[in-house]
Amino acid sequence: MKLFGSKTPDLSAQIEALVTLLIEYFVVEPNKAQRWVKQHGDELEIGLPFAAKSQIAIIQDHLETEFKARFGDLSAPKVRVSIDIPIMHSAKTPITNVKNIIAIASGKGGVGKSATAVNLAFALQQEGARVGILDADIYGPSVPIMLGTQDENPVSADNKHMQPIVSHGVVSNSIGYLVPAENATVWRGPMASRALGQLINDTQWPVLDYMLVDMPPGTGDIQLTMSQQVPLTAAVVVTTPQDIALADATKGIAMFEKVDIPVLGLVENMSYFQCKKCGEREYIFSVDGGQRLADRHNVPLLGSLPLDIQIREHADNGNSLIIDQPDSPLTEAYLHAARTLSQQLAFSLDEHSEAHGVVKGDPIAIVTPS
Ligand SMILES: Nc1ncnc2c1ncn2[C@@H]1O[C@H](COP(=O)(O)OP(=O)(O)OP(=O)(O)O)[C@@H](O)[C@H]1O
Repeated sequence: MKLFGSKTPDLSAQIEALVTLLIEYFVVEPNKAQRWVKQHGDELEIGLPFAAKSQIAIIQDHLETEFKARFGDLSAPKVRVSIDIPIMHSAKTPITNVKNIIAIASGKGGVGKSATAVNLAFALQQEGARVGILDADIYGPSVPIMLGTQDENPVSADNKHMQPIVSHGVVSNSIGYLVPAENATVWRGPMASRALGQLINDTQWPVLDYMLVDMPPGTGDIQLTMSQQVPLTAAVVVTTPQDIALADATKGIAMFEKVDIPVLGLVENMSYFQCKKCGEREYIFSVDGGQRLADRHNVPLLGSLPLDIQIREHADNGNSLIIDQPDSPLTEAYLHAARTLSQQLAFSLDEHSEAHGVVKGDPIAIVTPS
């Protein structure tokens, strides 16, 4: 095929040129980039396999400029960039309608795992993904409070299945919607496990690109069983930067490795406190601990979030920081972490070879309770 010097450009040459630009821009394997480009009439559509809505204009602009500069005589085609998230490989049978299931875990309690899960869910949604949250923290469910939905109960149209609770377009289910908090805290392992099974399988999940699973903190038997019970695609470990938390995060990484679940990376929470008056950053829990741990385990640091009263207030009051303050630097930090996480999933795993049949349609749209 002739790429340069053609007066009448053919579409396959344009596709090849476009794939070259994508490989360079995203530093991605050629066979992946090739899959992103599809032809629609005389238009080319790039379906990005990760959530990055805020970057579409920048990507489109870059591609057009580079295309003209490098392949000018191919006359740039009309290119449309959209988000098209595929189902990535997982060892277990996926949940109906849920393309990718990502555990948000921590070795240690209280590092901000749930707040991170909820904010990442909204950030992924703002970046163009359809997102759900499964609260697997059966003994201490905090997702309903953080979503401001603690007084809601899932309805059932057929007395068998639950419809998840919807909050600003993010769906969730949690034991916190079903039983009073004090009841679940005394459950033994098998009962907690059964409750988790019901939340996973008896919920009519709509079509979701990502389900984030707020895992119970720790790395004991219960956490190990639960990480095997949910058909996880991958995991993200949340840590704070001090040594004691890093040691537990290491155990978290080891737990997922033991059950063959790929760890996409780390999120460092409470990285620093920034003085509102002078702007100086104080590294209360030590500096760069997350980065050092990430380097040691050869996984990326997906994001760093400051210790900030707004994060605490929004989480505790059940307001989404991401929706409330779309232009704040805190929101940008979560959006950045969400894009990196999503990209890491798309780049580090292969697409599911038997994905056919996972997405059955949107039951929420079909089943309306009377
Ligand atoms: N970056 C942050 N800045 C300020 N407060 C935060 C931050 N992250 C989390 N918090 C607050 O810290 C408290 C604990 O957070 P969270 O419940 O998310 O932790 P967790 O790791 O999920 O806890 P658990 O181990 O109990 O499940 C909450 O009040 C939350 O609002």
